[in-house]
Amino acid sequence: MSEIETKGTAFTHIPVIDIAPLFSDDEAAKRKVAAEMAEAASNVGFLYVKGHGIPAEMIATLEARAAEFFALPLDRKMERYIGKSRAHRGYVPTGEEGFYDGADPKKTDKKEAFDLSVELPEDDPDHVIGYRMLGPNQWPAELPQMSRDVYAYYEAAMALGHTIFRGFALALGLDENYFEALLTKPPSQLRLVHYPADPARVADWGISAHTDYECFTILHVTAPGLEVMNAEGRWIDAPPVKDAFVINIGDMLEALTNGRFIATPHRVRNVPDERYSFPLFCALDYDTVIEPLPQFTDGDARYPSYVAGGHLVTQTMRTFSYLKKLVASGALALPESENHATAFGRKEREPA
Ligand SMILES: O=C(O)CCC(=O)C(=O)O
Ligand SMILES: [Fe+2]
Repeated sequence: MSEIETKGTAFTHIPVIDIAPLFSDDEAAKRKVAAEMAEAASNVGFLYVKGHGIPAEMIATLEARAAEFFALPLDRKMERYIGKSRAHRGYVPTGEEGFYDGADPKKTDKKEAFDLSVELPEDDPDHVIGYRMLGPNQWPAELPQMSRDVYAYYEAAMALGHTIFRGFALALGLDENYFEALLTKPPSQLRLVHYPADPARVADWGISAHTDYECFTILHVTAPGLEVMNAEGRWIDAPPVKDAFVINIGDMLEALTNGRFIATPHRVRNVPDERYSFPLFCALDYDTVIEPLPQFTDGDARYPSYVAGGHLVTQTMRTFSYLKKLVASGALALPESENHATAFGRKEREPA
């Protein structure tokens, strides 16, 4: 998650956009929605989307499955500890993730999580060559309904992600299907996040200020607490809106658009009540080179180029203690990322 900067405009609210036309063949209606998305992505970096087609029951079931999992005793959850996975999947206990050493409970984000992504077998070639983030999930065997229902949500939300990618492509004046070729096996992660009740408010934050790494995030939250920074550096509330997802722009889309779309810093207040959130971080394929597209640079590319998957791994290695330990012990080298940019570059990358 990148350094905190203020960008965009001094917005005071986050727009709500009905994206139902994106599922239709009505080109004029699609372009109207895309124009609204462009304005929100450029000025706010956050929007709510309605008309997304994911049934409320599916979301209620997702919440129920997360609650069942987090209610397990800690030792059972730790059987699926993320540090046991070579694909960064599984249970993330409180204190595992952060920019600090985790020793000060006030500075430790008050959250636990369960991370999953596209289900791949052990012999998937990308897993075998060591692409962290691609591989099998670590589902708890004692909750078979969890893998079934949470993965059904993952697939539905990923399908929505394709539609939103189409909307953003139109919003940018690109071919509607521009991103499709870069979405064959993206390391897009779904997190089930649980902020336990903290009536004494021991922790300062649920999640401290950050931007998301990927193109955009599709987020469902169960309670207020999310705050979004505007260009004056003021924090604006982003409470749940009925039947809407929060969508926020991440670092990759900001870089690809040379800053036309903005990845807005956000954080979660430590609210005393229990809270759940479900971000799906929508990335592009692991080996995609992320760099400003020529049509947005005017000869002035303001972001360096990097490889999507390697960058995700590098950022993750800076924040997860199991990975920091592997790096410190010499068992894991800092990726596979930047120096492979040329080898894995996709077609649209201009030769140097
Ligand atoms: O819990 C929320 O509302 C937001 C979570 C978030 O920003 C994240 O996981 O990146
Ligand atoms: Fe976030």
